[in-house]
Amino acid sequence: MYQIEYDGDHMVIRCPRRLVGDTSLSRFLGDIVLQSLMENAQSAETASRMARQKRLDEIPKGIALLRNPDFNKGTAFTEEEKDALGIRGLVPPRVHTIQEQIRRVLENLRRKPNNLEKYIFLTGLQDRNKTLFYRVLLDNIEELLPIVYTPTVGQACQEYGHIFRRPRGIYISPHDRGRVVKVLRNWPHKNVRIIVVTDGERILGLGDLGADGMGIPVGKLALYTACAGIHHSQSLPVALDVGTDNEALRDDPLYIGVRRPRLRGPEYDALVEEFVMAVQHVFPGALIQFEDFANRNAFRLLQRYRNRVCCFNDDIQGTAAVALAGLYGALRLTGGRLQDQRILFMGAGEAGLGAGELVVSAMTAEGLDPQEARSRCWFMDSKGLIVQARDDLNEHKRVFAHPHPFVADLASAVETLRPTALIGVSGVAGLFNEGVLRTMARINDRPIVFALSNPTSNAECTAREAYEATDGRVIFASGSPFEPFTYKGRTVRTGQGNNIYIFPGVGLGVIASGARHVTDEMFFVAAKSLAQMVLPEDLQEGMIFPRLTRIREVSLKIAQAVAYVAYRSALATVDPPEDLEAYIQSLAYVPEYESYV
Ligand SMILES: O=C([O-])CC(=O)C(=O)O
Ligand SMILES: [Mg+2]
Repeated sequence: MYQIEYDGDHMVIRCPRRLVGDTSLSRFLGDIVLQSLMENAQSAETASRMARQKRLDEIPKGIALLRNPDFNKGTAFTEEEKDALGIRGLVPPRVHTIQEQIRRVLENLRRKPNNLEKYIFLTGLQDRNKTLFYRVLLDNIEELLPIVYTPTVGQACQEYGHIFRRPRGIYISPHDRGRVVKVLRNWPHKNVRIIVVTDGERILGLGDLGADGMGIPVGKLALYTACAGIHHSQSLPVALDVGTDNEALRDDPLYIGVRRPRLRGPEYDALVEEFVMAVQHVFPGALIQFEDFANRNAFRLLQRYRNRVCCFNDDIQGTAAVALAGLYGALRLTGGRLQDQRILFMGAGEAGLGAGELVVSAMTAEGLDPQEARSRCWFMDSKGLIVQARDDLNEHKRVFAHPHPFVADLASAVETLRPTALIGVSGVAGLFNEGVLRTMARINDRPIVFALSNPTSNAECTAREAYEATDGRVIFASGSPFEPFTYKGRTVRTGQGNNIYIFPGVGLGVIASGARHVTDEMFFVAAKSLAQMVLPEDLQEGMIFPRLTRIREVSLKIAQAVAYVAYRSALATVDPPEDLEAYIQSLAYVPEYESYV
């Protein structure tokens, strides 16, 4: 229909007379011209000028610009921009730098009386000006992570309907059966590369929060952008609202979800299937991160989809990688070998069993026989020690059932098994009581104790409790952060063993390589990379994870390792770049204002 001739100076477009002046085709034509220029232009400069012009054409003008959080700069528009974009007079005369704006944000934020108010304030900022939101988050990650993420995000989910302002992400409910593709197409951004989806049944350790669980995908994706530089337009939070069995929530007049008991069985599976397939259709190849599903669905869905589409389960695989990295970090302190550890997991759900499997792979990679490796990992669930004699075990637990007399309580289990590491993934606060911790300290020079359950209110013990009961000899990490505290006259900071260290980098590596699937090996290399990044001076202080201020560096390193696995395993769909590190670095979005003129 079109003919394009280009001699390096002039371009001639030939098209049928009837199309001349057809404005609906102008954008399409613009793309063709641009592509043709890219292909033919001796002058790459012309092409880049046109690409930029095209981008500038997309910027809304006037008041619409100020109301669009993707483009808004608040008080930071330059004089030139004010004229060019029709906003002169609509913003105050003074032009602020982003640094000055950050100062205003922090001043406001720190005035808020509690963390939930801070969360609401930051959400408002995200609704107004994304560049500023991500800049503030990235530059103040240690201060702000506990607000946008665990523990405050947990409280925000518990009160989601009550603090609701603007909708975010996509909600899919049973009413949408048969039209999920259509629903996904309503999303304004077309280049989605990462989707975090929850059905809200196990939000952190807080249980069934139904559609109010949306806060989790929203929070995780904010971290993808802050911590790995994945552009916010490439991410999509999804809540599969299949109802809730939380009656109090259903009765809450401000609840935002469908007021019905949870969909189960084949109908539930069919909705998930339709969603997963719709993603392949609307956002082909996008990575799906399953988040905070209950055990009964988490393992099944992972099994069903892991070899069919590009997906992973963060609670099974992400948390596993961070637990393994924590063990490697601890062993850098004690000098021991992984294969010589005896690990007792308190809790046999997604996080525990996922970590157990990954630890077994890691021990096997060190040369141990898989059966031997399994025998080093012990599990307790709410009924007691997982042993062969029990007849109430599912297949995931059964592989860790060892021939041993049954033990009902944790204190006796620690006494009998004499673990070198105790890992809390139970979701139950206080299980690591003083007696348990003292026993760990009696049988180990440097007991390894991880209280990984989230949020803070669900942690198996606090950092201070772990230090006090072990004469400060413990190597400790927790899923949610603890404030630094003073112990025997020195300030103690402890590490946060949270999948925040893992999923952003894994996601970036998968996107960079265009990996078709996400493999366990990717989590294994992620764990190893993470552990290697802990600085000796941090280790000496007892911090077995890198400082969060280095999270971008950490995520890029993990992304590189993950992409490398994708290339080596023939899973990549993007041509291998000459310099993988530089290529991945070049993908990372940096929250800075772009000039609009
Ligand atoms: O969100 C977090 O802090 C870690 C996590 O995945 C969970 O606890 O479910
Ligand atoms: Mg989770």
